[in-house]
Parts: sequence; C-alpha cells; structure tokens
Amino acid sequence: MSDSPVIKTMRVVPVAGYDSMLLNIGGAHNCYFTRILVILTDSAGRTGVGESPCHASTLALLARFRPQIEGSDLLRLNATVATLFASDARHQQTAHTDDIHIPQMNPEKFYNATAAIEAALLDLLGQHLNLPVAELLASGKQRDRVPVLGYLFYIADRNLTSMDYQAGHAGGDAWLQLRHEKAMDADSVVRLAEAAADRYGFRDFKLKGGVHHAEVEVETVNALLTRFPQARVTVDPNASWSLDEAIYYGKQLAGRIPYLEDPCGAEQGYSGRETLAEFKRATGIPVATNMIANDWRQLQHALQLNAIDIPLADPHFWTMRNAHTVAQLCHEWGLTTGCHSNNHFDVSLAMVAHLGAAAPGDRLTAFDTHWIWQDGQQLTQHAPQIRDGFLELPEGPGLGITLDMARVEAAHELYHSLPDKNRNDALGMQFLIDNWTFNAKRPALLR
Ligand SMILES: O=C([O-])C(=O)C[C@H](O)[C@@H](O)C(=O)[O-]
Ligand SMILES: [Mg+2]
Repeated sequence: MSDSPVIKTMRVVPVAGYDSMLLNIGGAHNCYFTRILVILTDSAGRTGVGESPCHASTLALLARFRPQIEGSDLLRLNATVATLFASDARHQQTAHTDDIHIPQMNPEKFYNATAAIEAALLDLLGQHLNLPVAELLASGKQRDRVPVLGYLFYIADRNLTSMDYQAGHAGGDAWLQLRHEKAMDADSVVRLAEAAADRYGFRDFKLKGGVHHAEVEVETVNALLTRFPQARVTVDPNASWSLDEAIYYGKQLAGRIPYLEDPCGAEQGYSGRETLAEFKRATGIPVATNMIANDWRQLQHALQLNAIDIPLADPHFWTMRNAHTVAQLCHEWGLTTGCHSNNHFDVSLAMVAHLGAAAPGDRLTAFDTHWIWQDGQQLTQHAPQIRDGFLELPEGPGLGITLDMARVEAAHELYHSLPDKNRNDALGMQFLIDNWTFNAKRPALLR
C-alpha cells in the first residue's frame, strides 16, 4: 500500500510506579505496580503508544509479535490485528501437540499484549488522519468527557511493613496525603471519599470490597450514602460473598445502590454466571462484572443466563475496538456500558477516555479508573484530567497524548530495579497476617 505509513520500530518498555497499600481479595497492593508501554514509530516520523498490565508472559508475547508489527502498513491495521488473533487461534489448535517451540498462550495475557499494540496503532492512525481515536471507533465521538467514579479502597497501615510504600505530603491537597494513610473503617473511607470528591468532583463511588466481613463493607457503603446522599455508591467484593450472603446483604442495599459488582461467584458446583443470575432474580439489583464475562464466549453465556446488566469491558482485556463493540451491544440490547480498571499510567487513562467518548447511547455507568491513586506519576507531557467527576477527552489527533521520555526512562529504570516484577498482592498481606494465602471465597482479612 504505497501511500500508507509503515511501522518502523516497536519498542516494548516495562515501567513501574508507586502505589498505596490498597486491600482487595488478592491481598495488599505492592508498593510498586508495573505496566507495559508499546511504543511504535512510523515512516512519517510519528510515535504511537499503548499501555497494558505487565507480566513476564505478556512481555514474551510482545517480543514474539514484534516481527508481525514492524514493516506492516499502518492503513492495514485491521489485517495486522487480525493476524495477531489468528496466531492465537492457530495456537489453540496445536496446543495439544508436543511442539515445545510454541510458548503457552494465556488468553488474558494475549489480550493484554494485543490491546497495547492495537492502541498504539490506533494512536498512529488517528495522527495520520488528523482525527481523535474516538472518531475511529465505530460509533465515532459521542461526547467530550466521560463520567468516572471515585474508586475507594480500605488502606492497610504501611508502617507495619518493611516495604517502600511512599508517604503523602502534609499541608497540601488532602487527597494526596490521605491516599497513603491507613483507612480501615467506614469513617476513614468517608474521609478519603471527601478528599477525592474535593479534588475530582466525583458523584459516583465504588468501594473495593472482599476485605472485611460483608457486614462491615455494607456499613461503609451506608456511611458513604449518608455523607453523600445524592451520590451513586456501590461495592465490589470480587465474588467473595456466598450467594446467600450476597442476597442477604443485597436486600439491605436494594433501592439505594445503582448496582452491585460481582457480589458472588462459583460455589457448590454452580458457576459464577449461574449464582449471579440467581442473585439478580432474588434481589432485583443490577449486576456489573469484570469476572465472568471477559470474552465473547463468556459474555454469551452470561447474557443467556440473564446474569448481568453491566459488562465492565476493559480495553486492556478486550482491546479498544472489541470493548467498543461490547458498548455497542449494550446500547442495542438494553444493557449498561461500563469499564473495569487496574492500576495504570496516563496512557491507559487516555485509552479509557477515547473508549468512553465513543460509547453509543446514554446508558453509561461511571467508568472505573485507579488513576487517582497514581495521579502525579504521569508518563505523558499532559495527562488527561478528571474534573467535576468527568474524565476529559484529551485534545489533538490520535490518543491526544505525548510521552515524556525522561519520565518513561525513569519508570523503566524503576521497573528494572524491582525484585518482584509481576503483581503479587500476597507479599504485603503477609505483614498483616502470617503466612497469608489467597482464598477466592474469603475476604482478605478473614483468616
Ligand atoms: O473491579 C475489579 O474487580 C478490580 O478492579 C480488580 C482489581 O484487581 C482490584 O481488585 C485491585 O486492583 O485491587
Ligand atoms: Mg470488579
């Protein structure tokens, strides 16, 4: 294709940043989190970027995909991404052979790798066409800002560990201080919410549950609702509640929360999709999930069972274009569009902004973002902003961001200095509870 820019180089840069001691069913967030940047350059001299969660297997996959990307025509983006998917399908068929040269293809890591490449290609294509990425997704740009929620966590006392958790800066913005301090009960989570609302204008909050007994987490939701009577507040226990518990506590919250996220999961021979369907029938509470509808086949089963209302299609799990297709299905089929998040840098924030900006219809629940915990650690020259409870679409073509290479190289150095590069929330947790290990059916503190 003679008039298409050609992808010249693909650089894969693992990066690290700092995090607070945030609790979830998996344990405590490490003092560091890691991500991957995929940085593409093209023959027109432009740079495109995408971000994904970091894992050694994802890095291995990206190294394997590099020859398929370098030398490809930018305008053949569809074919290039389809080739990556085809390599996945081929592997599925040959996985049973003894061909030890094909590394095991983990579907989640495959999507993470493909998502980062696709985002970087879209960034380049948008720059080439002088259009924002939101205009390249099938519905085109629908809005300039996307509602986002204040993602609240219980925070453990970092002083109980010998890990490198950062301290906040006293005397400045309350959020930048409190996000590093212990917050283990309803009152302190309400204070966190107040500080987040002051800084970002949130009207929606989600409490990360799966930490205390369900009763304590419901108490925290109630405290948030009392303090913010106009706000939409929910809790995500990551399926740690039994179906009976979910129904019991769900009935206490019914009518006051917009939805519950993964209140229960697989148990006693029933799948998570089945227990969520029963939960919905028993309580009438809409269900959001990022646990049981993360690919087309899972989504199909979840919808056939009428188990969910809000598939939280994370562009890092689906790719941006597939997540947008999920948003289209939500629009056409009477579901609600939402988006899951993990810790991330501001490249991911821009990806989420463009996805939300292109989601059709007005049944959109406030998108998740962990960015408020990372705010101040941007890798771009101007990070997208959250104001008045909305994530603003960055201006300019492509993703509308420009990497700050000095910051990227520093984050890359930090990554290389880390002893543990893959996510492992058990490490911090073992400072709180000796020999703590993960149990998918028990909140983290109940051992
Ligand atoms: O909505 C969710 O389930 C998440 O955000 C999963 C994450 O792993 C969350 O639990 C976290 O980052 O601690
Ligand atoms: Mg969740």
